[in-house]
Formats: sequence, structure tokens, C-alpha cells
Amino acid sequence: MALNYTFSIIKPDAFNTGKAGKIIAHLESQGFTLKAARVVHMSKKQAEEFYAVHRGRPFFGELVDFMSSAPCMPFVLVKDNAVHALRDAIGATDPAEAAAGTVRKLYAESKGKNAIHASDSDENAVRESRFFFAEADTI
Ligand SMILES: Nc1ncnc2c1ncn2[C@@H]1O[C@H](COP(=O)(O)OP(=O)(O)OP(=O)(O)O)[C@@H](O)[C@H]1O
Repeated sequence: MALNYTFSIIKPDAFNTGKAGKIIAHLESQGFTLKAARVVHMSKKQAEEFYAVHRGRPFFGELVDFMSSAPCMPFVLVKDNAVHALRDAIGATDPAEAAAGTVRKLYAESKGKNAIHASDSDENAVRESRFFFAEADTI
């Protein structure tokens, strides 16, 4: 059975322009429930570790610099089939290609500064939640 929670981050571009509340409200209106949340200014080392899967890709340095440039907001959301539901709700990586009504279409600036991260599998949702939260915060 699919995991009933997933992990997300409101990225620095959206957090620092006051969009966190709007994004959370948007997701709550689609049936997601907030389970855990914090505000974190990641070090470069933490961002490299979090995004280790992308090491070696051409945008890795830019991504790590951006994610460690200012505070962001990691959070855990609950919903049936949560990982799939949130990937649908955030839209394509590039906001220019994101469907109408998705978080990235509404709030993202560019492919790099794209407002939100969402885990792409149940396995990664567990790993990424544990990166920022204790197990007890997610059950
Ligand atoms: N060409 C690019 N230029 C700049 N940044 C990029 C580029 N491609 C990807 N990124 C950044 O790296 C992140 C991870 O890339 P990935 O291809 O996994 O996209 P995603 O699965 O839509 O995003 P995320 O993993 O953050 O939810 C993207 O969200 C984006 O911020």
C-alpha cells in the first residue's frame, strides 16, 4: 500500500517572498494535512547531502548554492497516496511547463527557483523526512 505521507520543502525563493502561507493553504484546500514543519537555513554541506542523488548533474552546484542561500521550510504532509498526489499538485519542474493551478505555475519563477520540492517516491519520502524530522513526528 502506498505511503500516506510525503515530504516537501518550500524553497528559499518562495519562503523569502512570503509565499509559504499561501502554498500551505493551497495544498490544504486539496486535502493535504500538515503533520510536521520547521524553518531551516541549510549549510552548503547539508544541501549537498540532501541532494546527493543529483551530484554530478550540471545543475548540482547551482542547486546546492540556492538551497543554502537562505531559509527554507521543510514539511511533512498527510494524504492517501501522498507522494503521487503531491507530485501532481506541484506541477512540472519548469514553471513554464507546469499545468494550470499547480504550485509551480502559481508561485515559481524559473526551473532553478521553482518554489517547492516534493519527494518522488515512497522510499525517498521516508529518507527525506528523516533528514529533517524524527520518526515520531511523521506517524
Ligand atoms: N536545468 C536546471 N537548471 C537549474 N536548476 C535545475 C535544473 N534542473 C533541475 N534543477 C533543480 O534541481 C531540482 C531537482 O531536479 P529534478 O529533475 O529532480 O526536478 P523535480 O523532481 O521536479 O524537483 P524536486 O526534486 O525539487 O521536487 C529541481 O527542482 C530544480 O530546482
